[in-house]
Amino acid sequence: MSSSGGDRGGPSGDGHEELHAQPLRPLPVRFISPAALNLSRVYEQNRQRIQKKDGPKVPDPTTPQTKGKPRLLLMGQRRSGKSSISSVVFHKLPASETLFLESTARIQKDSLNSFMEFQVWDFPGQIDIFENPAYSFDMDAIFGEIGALIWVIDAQDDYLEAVARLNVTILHVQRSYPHINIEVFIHKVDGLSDDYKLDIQRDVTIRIQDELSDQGIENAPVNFHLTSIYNHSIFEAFSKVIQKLIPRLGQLEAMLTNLCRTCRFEKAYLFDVNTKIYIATDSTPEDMASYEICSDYVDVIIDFTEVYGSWPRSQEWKARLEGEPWAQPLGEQVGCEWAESGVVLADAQRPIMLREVDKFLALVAIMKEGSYEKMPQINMNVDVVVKGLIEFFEITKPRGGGIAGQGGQDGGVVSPGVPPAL
Ligand SMILES: Nc1nc2c(ncn2[C@@H]2O[C@H](COP(=O)(O)OP(=O)(O)OP(=O)(O)O)[C@@H](O)[C@H]2O)c(=O)[nH]1
Repeated sequence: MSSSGGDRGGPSGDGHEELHAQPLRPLPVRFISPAALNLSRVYEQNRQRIQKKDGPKVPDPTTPQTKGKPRLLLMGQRRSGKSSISSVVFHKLPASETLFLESTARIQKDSLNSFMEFQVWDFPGQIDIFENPAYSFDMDAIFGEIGALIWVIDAQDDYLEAVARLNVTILHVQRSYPHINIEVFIHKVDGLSDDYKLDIQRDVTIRIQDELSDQGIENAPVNFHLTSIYNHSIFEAFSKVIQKLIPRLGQLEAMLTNLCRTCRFEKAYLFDVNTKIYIATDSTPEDMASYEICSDYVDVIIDFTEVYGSWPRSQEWKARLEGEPWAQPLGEQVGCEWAESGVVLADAQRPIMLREVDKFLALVAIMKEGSYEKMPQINMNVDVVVKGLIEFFEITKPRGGGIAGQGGQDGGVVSPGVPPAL
């Protein structure tokens, strides 16, 4: 959809008056939609507020020094499962094949080009960067970029040493880089009873918090996740980690919550299709079963697309689809020209809807029973939200480098002016 430059209803009338008072000049005018203007202003205010509160340590995400690639560091003891996690989540390696992975000898750096660019660094378990004098590491090069440190603890092994090393690491990181989120993956919990898992989590949490308060550190950003590569928990945990790197996540969530309300969806997720990480969901309580269904569905669609290719159709085939009995142009037969898919779950009678947002993102929602009859309205609402999402990422795209994700707007009202270029 293209926008017309004449519709310029800015938030105040000032712009209009000035514009009319000026003699006409043949300057090139770049149309910025009111929503885009608003978002840029909100983003700038927010950035200034954070900077005032936290002082110079908070980097301006639009300046080139962050290079637009937040970094996730995977650290932990040898054989705790770091390379397996990275291979399963980011390279689609089947979990059972991680048995054959060799021990990592040097830092593995992976650059991932997804809805936002980020890097994953896999540290060899045998190297302790804080305690091993044989190696000298440039700490700024490792921890300088905003991101998350993921510490992997093998829950099936004796974890006391791992917790001790984690404590040393947190103390170092907290002193020099207090904004880095520390995410503790209590890993390999497959095969452990629910009670035992929670016992381990409680024990690890207490050991870390005690040590931190002994050292006078309160409210450190340390979070705990129970994970395994043999189920969806590792994707769920990574989703939470990545979501913290999206500064205006609340706006995305608001869009999805509005969509669920207007379309009576049970749950909606915005998925990164390559990794099956969800980068936002609506505000209803977490539901692992819904996430699993939607994530499996994304898998099916991706596999299907990989086997059968995507949209270009031959003229002949197109003519057949547009002929009798439908007798309608293809564009009018489908809700979205890029990609869409729907399925009804036979047991629960709940349709699932998938709509491509761009080549990285897909909107997946679980609808309520009977929603299938209201598909035209649902499609319209989904269209609006998809355009809003595209606009969100368009506006928040790093300018000259920086972390994407600033901006935001209400899910219901989205201004036009976003070319569906993706
Ligand atoms: N049961 C179970 N085993 C796992 C899980 N994740 C990884 N493993 C196994 O743990 C072993 C070690 O995994 P790696 O990924 O090589 O461990 P690492 O931390 O990268 O080890 P280093 O490279 O030596 O630092 C492999 O045999 C994996 O199959 C899990 O979630 N559950």
